[in-house]
Amino acid sequence: MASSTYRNGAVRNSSNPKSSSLKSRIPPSQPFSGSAIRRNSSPSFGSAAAAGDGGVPGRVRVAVRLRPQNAEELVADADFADCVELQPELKRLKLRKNNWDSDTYEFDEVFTEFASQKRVYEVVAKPVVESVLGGYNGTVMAYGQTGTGKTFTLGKLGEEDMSDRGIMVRSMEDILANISLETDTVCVSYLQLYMETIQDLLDPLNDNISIVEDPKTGDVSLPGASLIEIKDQQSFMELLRVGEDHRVAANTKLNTESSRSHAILMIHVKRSVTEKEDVNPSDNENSSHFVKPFKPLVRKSKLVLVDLAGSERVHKSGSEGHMLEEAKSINLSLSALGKCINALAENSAHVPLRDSKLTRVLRDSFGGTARTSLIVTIGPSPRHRGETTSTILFGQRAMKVENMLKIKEEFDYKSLSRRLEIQLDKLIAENERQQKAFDSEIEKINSEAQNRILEVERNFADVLEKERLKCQMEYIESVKKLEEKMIENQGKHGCNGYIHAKCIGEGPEVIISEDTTELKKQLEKEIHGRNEAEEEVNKLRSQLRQFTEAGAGGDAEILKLQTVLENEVHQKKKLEEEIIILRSQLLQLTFEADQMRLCLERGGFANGYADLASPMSQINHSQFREPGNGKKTPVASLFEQVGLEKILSLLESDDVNVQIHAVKVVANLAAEESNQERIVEAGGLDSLLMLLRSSEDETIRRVAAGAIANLAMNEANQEVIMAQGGISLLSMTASDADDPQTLRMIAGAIANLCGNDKLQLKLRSEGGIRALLGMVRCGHPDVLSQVARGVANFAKCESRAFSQGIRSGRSVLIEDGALPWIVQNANDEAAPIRRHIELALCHLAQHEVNAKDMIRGGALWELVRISRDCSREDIRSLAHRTLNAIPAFRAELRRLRVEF
Ligand SMILES: Nc1ncnc2c1ncn2[C@@H]1O[C@H](COP(=O)(O)OP(=O)(O)OP(=O)(O)O)[C@@H](O)[C@H]1O
Repeated sequence: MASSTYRNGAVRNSSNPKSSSLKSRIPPSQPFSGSAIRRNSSPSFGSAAAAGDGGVPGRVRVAVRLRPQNAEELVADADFADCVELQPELKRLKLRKNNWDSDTYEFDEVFTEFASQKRVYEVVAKPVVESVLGGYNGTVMAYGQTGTGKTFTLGKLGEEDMSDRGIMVRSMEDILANISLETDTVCVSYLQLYMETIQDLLDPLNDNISIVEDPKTGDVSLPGASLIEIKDQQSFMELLRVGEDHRVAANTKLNTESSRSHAILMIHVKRSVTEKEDVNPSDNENSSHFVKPFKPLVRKSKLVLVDLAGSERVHKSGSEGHMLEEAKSINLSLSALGKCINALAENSAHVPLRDSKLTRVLRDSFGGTARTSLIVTIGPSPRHRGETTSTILFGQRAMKVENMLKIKEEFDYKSLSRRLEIQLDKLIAENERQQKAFDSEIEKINSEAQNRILEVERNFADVLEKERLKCQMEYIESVKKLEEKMIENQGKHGCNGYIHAKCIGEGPEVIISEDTTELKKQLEKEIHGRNEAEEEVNKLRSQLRQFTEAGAGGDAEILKLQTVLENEVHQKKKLEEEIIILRSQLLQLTFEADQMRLCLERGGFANGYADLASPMSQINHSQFREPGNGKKTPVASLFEQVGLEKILSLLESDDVNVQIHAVKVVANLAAEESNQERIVEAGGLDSLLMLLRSSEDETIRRVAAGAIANLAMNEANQEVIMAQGGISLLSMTASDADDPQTLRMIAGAIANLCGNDKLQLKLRSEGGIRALLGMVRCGHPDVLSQVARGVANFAKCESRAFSQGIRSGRSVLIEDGALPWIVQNANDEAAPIRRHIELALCHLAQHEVNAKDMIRGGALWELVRISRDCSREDIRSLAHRTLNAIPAFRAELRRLRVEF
């Protein structure tokens, strides 16, 4: 039997050209296998495909599958030849009309009764699954008469025999194998369309699910249906089982388990795609490392697997009553589907999509944007030739339907936000990790710094303690030695007292200079020790700075270190004070040694610093400045080594011992003419006056007065002393003091002031003269000597003022009652007293105005004596001249018949 074949259509039997007819003309088919989809050029953001523009043409692919004869057919049809003959290699199917006539149809694929489930899946469904994974919608649908194997082909679970697994099971297997569950999702809805009602097979109570169509894109969705996310095949199988249990089935004449509903499995696949942007390398360098350049896209696609209800004729199914209604409803929906396919196949302007819910749900699958495969199932029995023919014609028409495949791609905001969240989480975690590491590093540095500080504190305390003990020991040692030497010298040379020493012979000078050398050595040692302590303090300071800069220590540590430093500074100060004390002792000893040396040279006696207050002192201060051997005096060395300010500052020390030593040093310094003004300028006078005013220590007051007396040797200083209330203070002290040496110093100071012409009136008005004269109550020759000196100085200045006509009237001394004491002591056996008084009398006598009082007070006789007996020639002649010059004296001497 020859026949001519038309590709993609029916083939006319050549033996009977009349009966042959052109059954269909469809565009050239593409094989089922292999990718039939040419991807558009990469869709851009806001995909044109999603907006309904563009797309890839794709015809509906149709395969036919022949079910093997079942048991009943084996018996019933045993004598009849099958109504179909398959030519799978030609993808053709011959449908016998009778014994001599047949129609031949060509399909995209023809499966014999021996075709395996695997092959059917791979040829019919796999390409659709692949395009769903690529972002396109896809539909696989089974159409055919009841009992021809639609459910077997699509929904068989294959639990007993894995090879029986149908398209639904295998599709999910492929999908799960090709997606990433981290970035992609798969969700499933399982529904049945029964009697124009959509029921959720996963939630049967939900049986009135509405269909929503997007007017723009034509996309169909069933938002009321359960949407279950699938993570693994097992849970999917469970869902299929649940759905199968709920599917309406009935025992019909043709199939004991006939599905009475259209089953629709919707698999929604959402895949994240990263579209890399063209990155400018220079931009890349600057771009933040937090967000890499990418365009997050999400592809949403849907695989619809439809197991249609059987398409048999109502009477054949043997339906009655409710089942009849069922059959009618099934036929209604299937005929509506057929009409739509016809309209689409003929490119009709109107496609009656809205005639049934089935066509509304499947509107996307035929003539829409999905890739669609249809498998038509047929049985071999000649008894159902009519249904088989109808099924084959349905398939042939479906082959003419052209779809326009469109990718469903959207900008993935969710994915972007998820990515950013993940990135943020990572950054936060990284930040926390770094913070932890930083904190532990800080903690480590802190504890190291703490340990170091403790160590340094310990070391420094040790050094200080050692240094202090060393100084103490050396000091005690040196004092002991000196005392021993002094006692030894006193014993050798018969010297008495602490200060007074009368030494004869050679020897002492040698001993003293040895002592001095030793003391100097000690002093150098002290200085060295102090320098080392200072270096240590500086080292500590720089360490502290380093720790502070490195942020190593917290505030508490810094405070602690500061306290340590303050303590150290305090210790250092104390050490320095001790050094100054040692120096002052050395100075005193040197001074005393010098005096002793002078004494030895002159065979006289020496006084300590106190003598410096008196300009009449026998000590020549220039000897201190120039020892004669070219070396500097101890005083000069002290100045250079310690500094005047430092010495003066010790006058205000809280420690009385320090004050005592300091005031002695200042008194000695003040004995030198060159220092006197400097001391006052540096504020030394203020401190001395303060000590004199407020110190409760007699030694301090006495030495301070001595120092003031020394300073008062300088004319400029005399005015400053007066301006600072020094006269009143000295006067007050004079009236309160009992100690002869203190009185001696004060008398010396006032005596110095008495020698200043400008201070005459002030001295008197501020009680200076009265205080001076009051001190005679003490009776100590040293005090009397200073009083006499003051009186002589005052009388001399007064006499000058009278001569210059600046003053007139009686002498203040006479007015203040000094004359009796002057007359009484004019012939004192102590030479210094006698000489000062003799001078004072001469000055007073030079003015007529005083003569009367002097004659009355007995001063005339003293003058006569002086003019005759005074050992000093200059005073003797002065007295003589004065007696001759003053008429009152001459007259009185004449009256008394005294020969003169
Ligand atoms: N290719 C096949 N190989 C072996 N057995 C098959 C095949 N196709 C169908 N059968 C068997 O035929 C019977 C009917 O098949 P199935 O229920 O799948 O038909 P159907 O088209 O879904 O019927 P209905 O429309 O009534 O639901 C089942 O027992 C099934 O196992």
